[in-house]
Amino acid sequence: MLRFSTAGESHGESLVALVSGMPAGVPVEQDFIDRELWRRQKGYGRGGRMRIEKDTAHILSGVRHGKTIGSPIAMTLANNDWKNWTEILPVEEGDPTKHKAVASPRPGHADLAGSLKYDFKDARYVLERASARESAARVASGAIAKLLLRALCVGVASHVIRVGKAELSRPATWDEIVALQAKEEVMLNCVDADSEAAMKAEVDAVLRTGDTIGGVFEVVVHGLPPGVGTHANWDERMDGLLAQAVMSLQAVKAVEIGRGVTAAESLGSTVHDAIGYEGSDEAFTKFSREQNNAGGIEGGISNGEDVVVRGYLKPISTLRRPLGSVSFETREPVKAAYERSDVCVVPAAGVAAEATVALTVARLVIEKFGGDSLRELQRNFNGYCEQIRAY
Ligand SMILES: Cc1cc2nc3c(=O)[nH]c(=O)nc-3n(C[C@H](O)[C@H](O)[C@H](O)COP(=O)(O)O)c2cc1C
Ligand SMILES: C=C(O[C@@H]1CC(C(=O)O)=C[C@@H](OP(=O)(O)O)[C@H]1O)C(=O)O
Repeated sequence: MLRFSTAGESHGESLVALVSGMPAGVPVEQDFIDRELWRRQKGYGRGGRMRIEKDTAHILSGVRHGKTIGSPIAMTLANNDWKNWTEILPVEEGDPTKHKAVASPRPGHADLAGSLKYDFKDARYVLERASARESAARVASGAIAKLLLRALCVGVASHVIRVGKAELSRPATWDEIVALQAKEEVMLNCVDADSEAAMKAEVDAVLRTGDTIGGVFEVVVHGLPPGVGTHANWDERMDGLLAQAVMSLQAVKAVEIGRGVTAAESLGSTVHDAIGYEGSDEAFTKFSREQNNAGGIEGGISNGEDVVVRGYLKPISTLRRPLGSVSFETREPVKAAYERSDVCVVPAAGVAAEATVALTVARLVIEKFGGDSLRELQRNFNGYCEQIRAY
């Protein structure tokens, strides 16, 4: 089974990523992993920390001569900011006068719930691990999953569809989404110049007032044949697994598959995707759909259309003009803690969600098609594609 886990604190020495269950023979490109990491650092509205970090994955195991060898892949990602925190977060017992306590919990962050749970008298060690710094390790892991999927001609990409009140224009086709991602400018997840301007205006407005905003990103998986995932058991359904993969990202508070949200208020005759038999020669089967409101999944099983998953982000909880809170020490009312913060992270969250979606889809692909090497997996995958074409 493909599994991944991460370790590391936001201002600790390094993040760690561990990916196991990856077949041997998958080409691993350092440049590709690092470009994914770079994409996650971008997007209008990020704070000062992103000017300190320049993420790169240091591969320690599981890859030789540019290919996976079937053993667990371990990677580290250094935190450049670590050196600035050695007195505040000492490795050994440090000078308590230099430890900067997070003395009043931030509403919306993990500070209060985590401090109560772990019996800390300040929130420093809670935020260290709750921080979305962790998502960099997911992106490094997800890059390897993307490389496996790429070898099967399955692509994963994202774009931003809402920032605050600004609804952004969306690319209509897979090729347009890919073209958007290839752009190397700062706002690499937005659609066109108009959308970029609308998004920046939203971010600038909250920057001025010391507030923050959330938004919605959409992840699309292209080229997945029908039949991945299953209705047979609740915990093997692709929609359920994708929901967890996206919801587990920091600040994501709702997940939608296809037109899931508006479907609830619509008629069945307008929601369900009528079936035809006019598929092109390049399609997996001749069965075709006029629309894709299901977001590529029916009964927990991929149906051959693009898989479309949206993540809804709440606004960032650290506010330059903080909300009311309570001092851990005195229990008196005070303002919530503020050091520095992002104000909008929707593009970055989209990139992180691409990674967790890629890991989920790669896991289900490996489960369905099996194989200890990429060659074996590709043979099984191609054999199945021939089978459903001849169905
Ligand atoms: C890429 C990214 C960057 C984030 N940056 C910040 C930040 O600078 N400040 C902040 O308060 N929260 C930030 N968050 C959100 C917090 O990590 C998150 O709200 C917190 O861990 C509590 O978890 P929850 O919102 O999922 O309940 C960020 C989230 C993401 C995805
Ligand atoms: C470090 C990253 O995001 C961080 C996520 C985060 C949080 O509370 O989630 C808080 C901020 O960190 P700091 O307190 O050091 O400014 C963000 O910069 C990153 O995305 O790599």
